[in-house]
Amino acid sequence: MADTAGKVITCRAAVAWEAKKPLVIEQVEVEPPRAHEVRIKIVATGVCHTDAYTLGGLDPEGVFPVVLGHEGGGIVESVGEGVTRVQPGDAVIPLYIPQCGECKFCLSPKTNLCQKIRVTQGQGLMPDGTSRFSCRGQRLFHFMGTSTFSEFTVVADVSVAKVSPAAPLDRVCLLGCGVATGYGAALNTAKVEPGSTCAVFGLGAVGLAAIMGCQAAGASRIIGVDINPGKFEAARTFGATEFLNPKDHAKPVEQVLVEMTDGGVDYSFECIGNVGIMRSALEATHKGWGVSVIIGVAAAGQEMATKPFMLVLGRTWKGTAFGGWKSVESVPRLVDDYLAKKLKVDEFVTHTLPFAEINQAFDLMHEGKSIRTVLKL
Ligand SMILES: NC(=O)C1=CN([C@@H]2O[C@H](COP(=O)(O)OP(=O)(O)OC[C@H]3O[C@@H](n4cnc5c(N)ncnc54)[C@H](OP(=O)(O)O)[C@@H]3O)[C@@H](O)[C@H]2O)C=CC1
Ligand SMILES: N[C@@H](CCC(=O)N[C@@H](CSC=O)C(=O)NCC(=O)O)C(=O)O
Ligand SMILES: [Zn+2]
Ligand SMILES: [Zn+2]
Repeated sequence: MADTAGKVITCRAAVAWEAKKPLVIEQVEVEPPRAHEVRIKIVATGVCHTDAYTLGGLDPEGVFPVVLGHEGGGIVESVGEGVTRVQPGDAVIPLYIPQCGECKFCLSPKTNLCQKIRVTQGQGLMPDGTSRFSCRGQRLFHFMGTSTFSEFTVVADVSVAKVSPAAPLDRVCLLGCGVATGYGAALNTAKVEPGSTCAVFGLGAVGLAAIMGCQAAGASRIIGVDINPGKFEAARTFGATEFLNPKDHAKPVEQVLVEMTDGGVDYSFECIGNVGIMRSALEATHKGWGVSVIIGVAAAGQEMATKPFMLVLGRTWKGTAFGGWKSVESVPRLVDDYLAKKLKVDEFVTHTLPFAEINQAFDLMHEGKSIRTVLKL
């Protein structure tokens, strides 16, 4: 039992005091976990585009001041009453989509979207409607039920996956979001078939992981699409066979893809969060059977459009959150697959920085210079 159990911990966290402002490293107080809660010492965290999206004021659920971060790995410090899933000392990955195992979503094989704590999570609060974070007397909101931009965080017990103690947390933290999401989008949501032709729009961590999933599924052509040609070399290492920079063509990108593939791709993936590209990705798929999967998160108020006939003629438009993985049971398996070298993760980490340099991680992302930056706490 840690000697901090049952006590308030004072530690560093990166606080987003308001939208569109840099994060500030502050001393914060983290309360002990209450019933069915787990306090975690965060060891490492990735920075995902969704953190930038919410910090940028684009998230309809965004509330401030908040402790962002949802791609972390850590060690359980203490647990609240009634917690049976994990114990102090366990290596864990916090989960922004929990798996309670009891709600109708968990009981359905058709979805991974456990709704047990969704309402309070969206309000930036723990399931009992309160926060465990404060700073200089002011309450801080939680984010996505995880808040990994803090040396210690508190999450619901349904929101942790216990993973192999052999796993390097500064790598497998990426299985808490980006890598798992893209990989699962290809395998679970699209269910890419051997010999398929695929197009992946947006070659950040999510898009590269989608490419990795398409390759694992046996796709024969995987076309990486990005306006930043600096991403193409990385895409090749994950399995892309061809590249397309929309800026190199006078025609719309969907038309270029239709011509390249004798009528369109079998599967496409939007990994940007741009509603115009969502349309292009759908319209680049083949009449009769094309499937387009939306992964990118578009800004509040944005809407998509296409001609209804695109769907009448046999195309399917789908979306995915966390790659369709039922989180508690799947994340430990993904970690084991990584340890068995069946799944790439190290290759996504282009930068590793000390926690105090967190704003640089956001800059690298916005400048298109990083795939993933991992922060060590
Ligand atoms: N559904 C889910 O469960 C999840 C969704 N997401 C969402 O997925 C998206 C991708 O996340 P992530 O990989 O972290 O993001 P990144 O910012 O790392 O990657 C996005 C990539 O898209 C490129 N891009 C931007 N605009 C265009 C365009 N018009 N055409 C082609 N390429 C373009 C960017 O280029 P450049 O380098 O120039 O910026 C970059 O390479 C985000 O919207 C994120 O919020 C993330 C995780 C889970
Ligand atoms: N408003 C959400 C956060 C933004 C969001 O849309 N999250 C995606 C996953 S993006 C990960 O990087 C999502 O699908 N979440 C599941 C959900 O039920 O919203 C929030 O505050 O959680
Ligand atoms: Zn994410
Ligand atoms: Zn559930």
